[in-house]
Amino acid sequence: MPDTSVSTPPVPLLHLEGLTRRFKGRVAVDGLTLSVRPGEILGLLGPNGAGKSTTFQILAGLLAPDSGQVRFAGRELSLSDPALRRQMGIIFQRGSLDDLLTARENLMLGARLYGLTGERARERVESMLALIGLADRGDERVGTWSGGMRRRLELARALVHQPRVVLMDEPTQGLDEAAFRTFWAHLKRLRDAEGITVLLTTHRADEAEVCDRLAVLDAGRLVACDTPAALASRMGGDILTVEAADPETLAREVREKLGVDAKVVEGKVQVEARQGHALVPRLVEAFPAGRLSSVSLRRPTLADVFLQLTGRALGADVPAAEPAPRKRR
Ligand SMILES: Nc1ncnc2c1ncn2[C@@H]1O[C@H](COP(=O)(O)OP(=O)(O)OP(=O)(O)O)[C@@H](O)[C@H]1O
Repeated sequence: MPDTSVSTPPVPLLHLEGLTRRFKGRVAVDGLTLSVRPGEILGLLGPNGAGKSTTFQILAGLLAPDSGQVRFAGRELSLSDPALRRQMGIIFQRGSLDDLLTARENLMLGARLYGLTGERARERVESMLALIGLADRGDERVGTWSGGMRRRLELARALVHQPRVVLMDEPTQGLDEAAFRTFWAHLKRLRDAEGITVLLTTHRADEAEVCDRLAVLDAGRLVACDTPAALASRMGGDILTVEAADPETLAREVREKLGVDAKVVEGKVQVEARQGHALVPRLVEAFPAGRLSSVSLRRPTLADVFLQLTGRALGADVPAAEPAPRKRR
Protein backbone atom coordinates (compact mmCIF):
# COMPACT_ATOMS: atom_id res chain seq x y z
CA MET A 1 0.00 0.00 0.00
CA PRO A 2 1.26 3.49 -0.71
CA ASP A 3 2.38 5.46 2.31
CA THR A 4 -0.32 8.07 2.80
CA SER A 5 0.98 9.36 6.13
CA VAL A 6 1.55 13.08 6.25
CA SER A 7 4.03 14.56 8.70
CA THR A 8 2.31 17.16 10.84
CA PRO A 9 4.19 19.97 12.55
CA PRO A 10 4.43 19.60 16.37
CA VAL A 11 1.52 21.19 18.31
CA PRO A 12 2.84 24.45 19.74
CA LEU A 13 3.03 24.36 23.53
CA LEU A 14 2.22 28.05 23.72
CA HIS A 15 0.31 29.84 21.02
CA LEU A 16 -0.41 33.58 21.04
CA GLU A 17 -3.18 34.67 18.69
CA GLY A 18 -3.74 38.31 17.80
CA LEU A 19 -2.60 39.52 21.22
CA THR A 20 -3.19 43.25 21.63
CA ARG A 21 -2.72 45.53 24.62
CA ARG A 22 -3.05 49.31 24.79
CA PHE A 23 -2.09 51.72 27.55
CA LYS A 24 -4.13 54.93 27.50
CA GLY A 25 -4.85 54.48 23.82
CA ARG A 26 -1.22 53.72 22.89
CA VAL A 27 -0.56 50.29 21.45
CA ALA A 28 2.12 48.34 23.38
CA VAL A 29 1.45 44.93 21.78
CA ASP A 30 -0.18 44.97 18.40
CA GLY A 31 -1.91 41.82 17.11
CA LEU A 32 0.92 39.47 18.07
CA THR A 33 0.52 35.94 16.70
CA LEU A 34 3.28 33.51 17.61
CA SER A 35 3.82 29.80 18.36
CA VAL A 36 6.37 28.35 20.76
CA ARG A 37 7.35 24.77 19.91
CA PRO A 38 7.93 22.08 22.52
CA GLY A 39 11.53 22.01 23.76
CA GLU A 40 12.72 25.18 22.08
CA ILE A 41 14.22 28.35 23.53
CA LEU A 42 12.40 31.17 21.79
CA GLY A 43 13.62 34.72 22.30
CA LEU A 44 11.44 37.81 21.97
CA LEU A 45 13.98 40.32 20.65
CA GLY A 46 13.44 44.06 20.57
CA PRO A 47 14.68 47.35 22.02
CA ASN A 48 13.24 49.05 25.10
CA GLY A 49 9.59 49.81 24.49
CA ALA A 50 9.09 47.13 21.80
CA GLY A 51 6.36 45.42 23.85
CA LYS A 52 8.35 42.48 25.25
CA SER A 53 7.56 43.03 28.91
CA THR A 54 3.89 43.64 28.19
CA THR A 55 3.75 40.31 26.32
CA PHE A 56 5.60 38.62 29.19
CA GLN A 57 3.17 40.06 31.76
CA ILE A 58 0.19 38.82 29.78
CA LEU A 59 1.72 35.32 29.60
CA ALA A 60 2.64 35.42 33.30
CA GLY A 61 -0.98 36.24 34.19
CA LEU A 62 -0.24 39.72 35.51
CA LEU A 63 -2.02 41.64 32.78
CA ALA A 64 -5.09 40.95 30.69
CA PRO A 65 -4.89 41.55 26.94
CA ASP A 66 -7.43 43.91 25.34
CA SER A 67 -7.97 41.29 22.66
CA GLY A 68 -6.51 38.05 21.38
CA GLN A 69 -5.78 34.90 23.34
CA VAL A 70 -3.06 32.59 24.59
CA ARG A 71 -3.38 28.82 24.21
CA PHE A 72 -1.33 26.46 26.37
CA ALA A 73 -1.09 22.89 25.03
CA GLY A 74 -4.25 23.59 23.06
CA ARG A 75 -6.29 25.05 25.97
CA GLU A 76 -7.09 28.72 26.38
CA LEU A 77 -4.94 30.17 29.14
CA SER A 78 -6.90 32.48 31.41
CA LEU A 79 -5.50 34.73 34.11
CA SER A 80 -7.04 32.52 36.79
CA ASP A 81 -6.34 28.93 35.82
CA PRO A 82 -4.10 27.53 38.58
CA ALA A 83 -3.83 24.09 36.94
CA LEU A 84 -2.25 25.56 33.83
CA ARG A 85 -0.25 28.13 35.80
CA ARG A 86 1.40 25.28 37.75
CA GLN A 87 2.89 24.12 34.47
CA MET A 88 4.78 27.40 34.13
CA GLY A 89 7.90 28.69 35.80
CA ILE A 90 8.57 32.43 35.81
CA ILE A 91 11.70 34.57 36.17
CA PHE A 92 10.98 38.28 36.54
CA GLN A 93 13.26 41.06 35.33
CA ARG A 94 13.78 42.21 38.90
CA GLY A 95 15.07 39.34 40.99
CA SER A 96 12.73 37.94 43.60
CA LEU A 97 14.99 35.88 45.86
CA ASP A 98 14.79 36.35 49.62
CA ASP A 99 18.20 37.73 50.65
CA LEU A 100 17.85 36.58 54.25
CA LEU A 101 17.31 32.96 53.28
CA THR A 102 19.93 30.46 52.15
CA ALA A 103 19.93 29.11 48.61
CA ARG A 104 18.40 25.85 49.82
CA GLU A 105 15.68 27.71 51.76
CA ASN A 106 14.85 29.87 48.73
CA LEU A 107 14.40 26.74 46.63
CA MET A 108 12.36 25.01 49.33
CA LEU A 109 10.10 28.06 49.55
CA GLY A 110 9.58 27.91 45.79
CA ALA A 111 8.79 24.20 46.01
CA ARG A 112 6.28 24.71 48.85
CA LEU A 113 4.51 27.54 47.00
CA TYR A 114 3.77 25.04 44.26
CA GLY A 115 2.58 22.37 46.69
CA LEU A 116 5.67 20.14 46.87
CA THR A 117 6.38 18.72 50.34
CA GLY A 118 8.49 16.14 52.18
CA GLU A 119 11.01 13.92 50.43
CA ARG A 120 9.81 14.95 46.96
CA ALA A 121 10.49 18.64 47.71
CA ARG A 122 13.91 17.82 49.23
CA GLU A 123 14.86 15.71 46.20
CA ARG A 124 13.93 18.46 43.76
CA VAL A 125 15.80 21.13 45.76
CA GLU A 126 18.99 19.03 45.84
CA SER A 127 18.81 18.06 42.20
CA MET A 128 18.23 21.69 41.14
CA LEU A 129 21.18 22.90 43.23
CA ALA A 130 23.38 20.27 41.59
CA LEU A 131 22.15 21.14 38.08
CA ILE A 132 23.09 24.82 38.51
CA GLY A 133 26.51 23.88 39.94
CA LEU A 134 25.85 25.34 43.41
CA ALA A 135 25.38 22.19 45.51
CA ASP A 136 28.25 23.15 47.82
CA ARG A 137 26.89 26.69 48.37
CA GLY A 138 23.35 25.71 49.34
CA ASP A 139 23.60 26.77 52.99
CA GLU A 140 24.84 30.29 52.25
CA ARG A 141 22.50 33.26 52.51
CA VAL A 142 22.01 34.65 49.01
CA GLY A 143 22.15 38.34 50.03
CA THR A 144 25.90 38.44 49.42
CA TRP A 145 25.92 36.46 46.18
CA SER A 146 27.01 37.82 42.79
CA GLY A 147 24.41 38.70 40.16
CA GLY A 148 25.31 35.64 38.09
CA MET A 149 24.86 33.19 40.99
CA ARG A 150 21.57 34.80 41.93
CA ARG A 151 20.23 34.47 38.38
CA ARG A 152 21.20 30.80 38.30
CA LEU A 153 19.36 30.27 41.57
CA GLU A 154 16.30 32.06 40.16
CA LEU A 155 16.45 29.66 37.24
CA ALA A 156 16.56 26.68 39.60
CA ARG A 157 13.66 28.07 41.61
CA ALA A 158 11.55 28.61 38.50
CA LEU A 159 12.08 24.93 37.65
CA VAL A 160 11.77 23.33 41.07
CA HIS A 161 8.10 22.35 40.60
CA GLN A 162 8.85 20.77 37.19
CA PRO A 163 6.96 23.16 34.92
CA ARG A 164 6.67 22.49 31.19
CA VAL A 165 7.31 26.09 30.17
CA VAL A 166 9.61 28.70 31.67
CA LEU A 167 9.05 32.42 31.00
CA MET A 168 11.99 34.75 31.56
CA ASP A 169 11.97 38.55 31.31
CA GLU A 170 15.47 39.82 30.39
CA PRO A 171 17.12 37.01 32.38
CA THR A 172 20.72 38.15 31.92
CA GLN A 173 20.26 41.90 32.16
CA GLY A 174 23.27 43.41 33.94
CA LEU A 175 25.35 40.21 33.85
CA ASP A 176 28.90 40.43 32.52
CA GLU A 177 30.10 38.22 29.67
CA ALA A 178 31.40 35.40 31.90
CA ALA A 179 28.24 35.26 34.06
CA PHE A 180 26.11 35.44 30.91
CA ARG A 181 27.93 32.43 29.37
CA THR A 182 27.63 30.42 32.61
CA PHE A 183 23.91 31.20 32.90
CA TRP A 184 23.30 30.00 29.34
CA ALA A 185 25.36 26.83 29.79
CA HIS A 186 23.15 25.97 32.77
CA LEU A 187 19.96 26.98 30.98
CA LYS A 188 20.72 24.65 28.06
CA ARG A 189 21.71 21.83 30.39
CA LEU A 190 18.47 22.27 32.38
CA ARG A 191 16.41 22.45 29.21
CA ASP A 192 17.85 19.09 28.12
CA ALA A 193 17.64 17.48 31.56
CA GLU A 194 14.10 18.66 32.33
CA GLY A 195 12.65 18.77 28.82
CA ILE A 196 11.34 22.30 29.26
CA THR A 197 10.29 24.91 26.72
CA VAL A 198 11.57 28.45 27.24
CA LEU A 199 10.22 31.82 26.17
CA LEU A 200 12.42 34.75 27.10
CA THR A 201 12.66 38.44 26.33
CA THR A 202 15.94 40.13 25.49
CA HIS A 203 17.46 43.16 23.88
CA ARG A 204 20.99 41.69 23.89
CA ALA A 205 22.29 40.71 20.45
CA ASP A 206 24.64 38.13 22.06
CA GLU A 207 21.67 36.53 23.83
CA ALA A 208 19.66 36.49 20.63
CA GLU A 209 22.48 34.54 18.91
CA VAL A 210 22.14 31.62 21.36
CA CYS A 211 18.34 31.23 21.21
CA ASP A 212 16.92 28.43 19.03
CA ARG A 213 14.49 30.85 17.36
CA LEU A 214 13.79 34.54 17.58
CA ALA A 215 10.62 36.55 17.34
CA VAL A 216 11.69 40.06 16.41
CA LEU A 217 9.38 42.74 17.85
CA ASP A 218 9.27 46.38 16.88
CA ALA A 219 6.72 48.81 18.31
CA GLY A 220 4.53 45.91 19.46
CA ARG A 221 4.50 44.14 16.10
CA LEU A 222 6.15 40.92 15.02
CA VAL A 223 8.50 41.77 12.15
CA ALA A 224 10.24 38.39 11.73
CA CYS A 225 10.39 34.96 13.35
CA ASP A 226 13.16 32.51 12.48
CA THR A 227 16.41 30.93 13.65
CA PRO A 228 19.29 33.33 14.33
CA ALA A 229 21.23 31.82 11.40
CA ALA A 230 18.31 32.25 8.99
CA LEU A 231 17.80 35.84 10.11
CA ALA A 232 21.52 36.62 9.76
CA SER A 233 21.54 35.13 6.25
CA ARG A 234 19.02 37.79 5.20
CA MET A 235 21.88 40.28 5.34
CA GLY A 236 23.73 40.68 2.06
CA GLY A 237 27.28 39.99 3.25
CA ASP A 238 29.87 41.70 5.43
CA ILE A 239 29.58 44.84 7.52
CA LEU A 240 32.26 47.46 6.95
CA THR A 241 32.53 50.03 9.73
CA VAL A 242 34.48 53.27 9.31
CA GLU A 243 35.28 55.71 12.09
CA ALA A 244 35.93 59.33 11.20
CA ALA A 245 35.59 62.78 12.73
CA ASP A 246 32.75 63.75 10.36
CA PRO A 247 30.64 60.60 9.84
CA GLU A 248 27.66 62.28 8.10
CA THR A 249 29.87 63.99 5.49
CA LEU A 250 31.94 60.86 5.04
CA ALA A 251 28.84 58.69 4.51
CA ARG A 252 27.67 61.04 1.73
CA GLU A 253 31.11 61.03 0.08
CA VAL A 254 31.37 57.22 0.30
CA ARG A 255 27.99 56.95 -1.45
CA GLU A 256 29.10 59.39 -4.16
CA LYS A 257 32.64 58.06 -4.74
CA LEU A 258 32.08 54.33 -4.34
CA GLY A 259 28.41 53.98 -5.28
CA VAL A 260 27.55 51.94 -2.17
CA ASP A 261 24.82 52.45 0.42
CA ALA A 262 26.63 54.01 3.39
CA LYS A 263 24.75 55.12 6.49
CA VAL A 264 25.63 56.45 9.92
CA VAL A 265 24.89 54.04 12.78
CA GLU A 266 25.71 55.11 16.32
CA GLY A 267 28.25 57.69 15.14
CA LYS A 268 30.08 55.42 12.68
CA VAL A 269 29.76 54.99 8.93
CA GLN A 270 28.46 51.55 8.05
CA VAL A 271 28.33 49.78 4.69
CA GLU A 272 26.79 46.38 4.01
CA ALA A 273 28.72 44.74 1.20
CA ARG A 274 28.76 41.31 -0.43
CA GLN A 275 32.54 41.44 -0.97
CA GLY A 276 33.57 43.54 2.03
CA HIS A 277 37.28 42.69 1.67
CA ALA A 278 37.32 44.11 -1.89
CA LEU A 279 35.77 47.35 -0.71
CA VAL A 280 38.43 48.05 1.94
CA PRO A 281 41.31 48.98 -0.47
CA ARG A 282 38.91 51.05 -2.65
CA LEU A 283 37.80 52.95 0.43
CA VAL A 284 41.32 53.58 1.71
CA GLU A 285 42.44 54.78 -1.75
CA ALA A 286 39.45 57.08 -2.17
CA PHE A 287 40.17 59.10 0.96
CA PRO A 288 43.39 60.89 1.91
CA ALA A 289 45.54 59.70 4.81
CA GLY A 290 44.20 60.86 8.17
CA ARG A 291 40.60 61.23 7.01
CA LEU A 292 39.60 57.75 8.25
CA SER A 293 40.40 56.90 11.89
CA SER A 294 39.71 53.18 11.51
CA VAL A 295 38.23 50.67 9.08
CA SER A 296 36.97 47.26 10.19
CA LEU A 297 35.18 44.35 8.59
CA ARG A 298 32.96 41.77 10.31
CA ARG A 299 30.15 39.30 9.80
CA PRO A 300 26.67 40.70 10.52
CA THR A 301 25.25 40.25 14.03
CA LEU A 302 21.60 40.16 15.06
CA ALA A 303 21.89 43.85 15.95
CA ASP A 304 22.57 44.48 12.22
CA VAL A 305 19.64 42.25 11.26
CA PHE A 306 17.40 44.21 13.61
CA LEU A 307 18.54 47.49 12.09
CA GLN A 308 17.82 46.19 8.59
CA LEU A 309 14.36 44.89 9.57
CA THR A 310 13.21 47.98 11.46
CA GLY A 311 15.48 50.88 10.52
CA ARG A 312 16.18 51.22 14.26
CA ALA A 313 19.20 50.23 16.36
CA LEU A 314 18.59 47.50 18.91
CA GLY A 315 20.14 49.68 21.62
CA ALA A 316 17.79 52.60 20.91
CA ASP A 317 14.48 53.13 22.67
CA VAL A 318 11.33 52.72 20.59
CA PRO A 319 9.57 56.08 20.46
CA ALA A 320 6.20 55.97 22.24
CA ALA A 321 3.69 54.40 19.90
CA GLU A 322 1.17 56.53 18.05
CA PRO A 323 -2.13 56.91 19.86
CA ALA A 324 -4.70 54.48 18.49
CA PRO A 325 -6.96 56.13 15.90
CA ARG A 326 -10.23 57.39 17.40
CA LYS A 327 -13.25 55.36 16.53
CA ARG A 328 -15.89 57.16 14.47
CA ARG A 329 -19.10 57.69 16.30
N1 LIG B 1 1.82 50.26 32.73
C1 LIG B 1 2.01 50.99 31.65
N2 LIG B 1 1.39 52.18 31.49
C2 LIG B 1 1.56 52.93 30.38
N3 LIG B 1 2.34 52.58 29.33
C3 LIG B 1 3.00 51.41 29.43
C4 LIG B 1 2.87 50.55 30.59
N4 LIG B 1 3.65 49.44 30.38
C5 LIG B 1 4.22 49.61 29.17
N5 LIG B 1 3.83 50.77 28.61
C6 LIG B 1 4.24 51.27 27.27
O1 LIG B 1 4.06 50.21 26.34
C7 LIG B 1 5.14 50.18 25.41
C8 LIG B 1 5.80 48.82 25.44
O2 LIG B 1 6.46 48.66 26.71
P1 LIG B 1 7.14 47.31 27.20
O3 LIG B 1 7.62 47.53 28.61
O4 LIG B 1 6.25 46.18 26.94
O5 LIG B 1 8.38 47.22 26.21
P2 LIG B 1 9.70 46.36 26.36
O6 LIG B 1 10.05 45.92 25.01
O7 LIG B 1 9.52 45.30 27.37
O8 LIG B 1 10.75 47.39 26.91
P3 LIG B 1 11.65 47.27 28.25
O9 LIG B 1 12.79 46.39 27.87
O10 LIG B 1 12.06 48.70 28.49
O11 LIG B 1 10.79 46.73 29.34
C9 LIG B 1 6.05 51.34 25.77
O12 LIG B 1 5.69 52.46 24.95
C10 LIG B 1 5.74 51.59 27.22
O13 LIG B 1 5.99 52.93 27.57
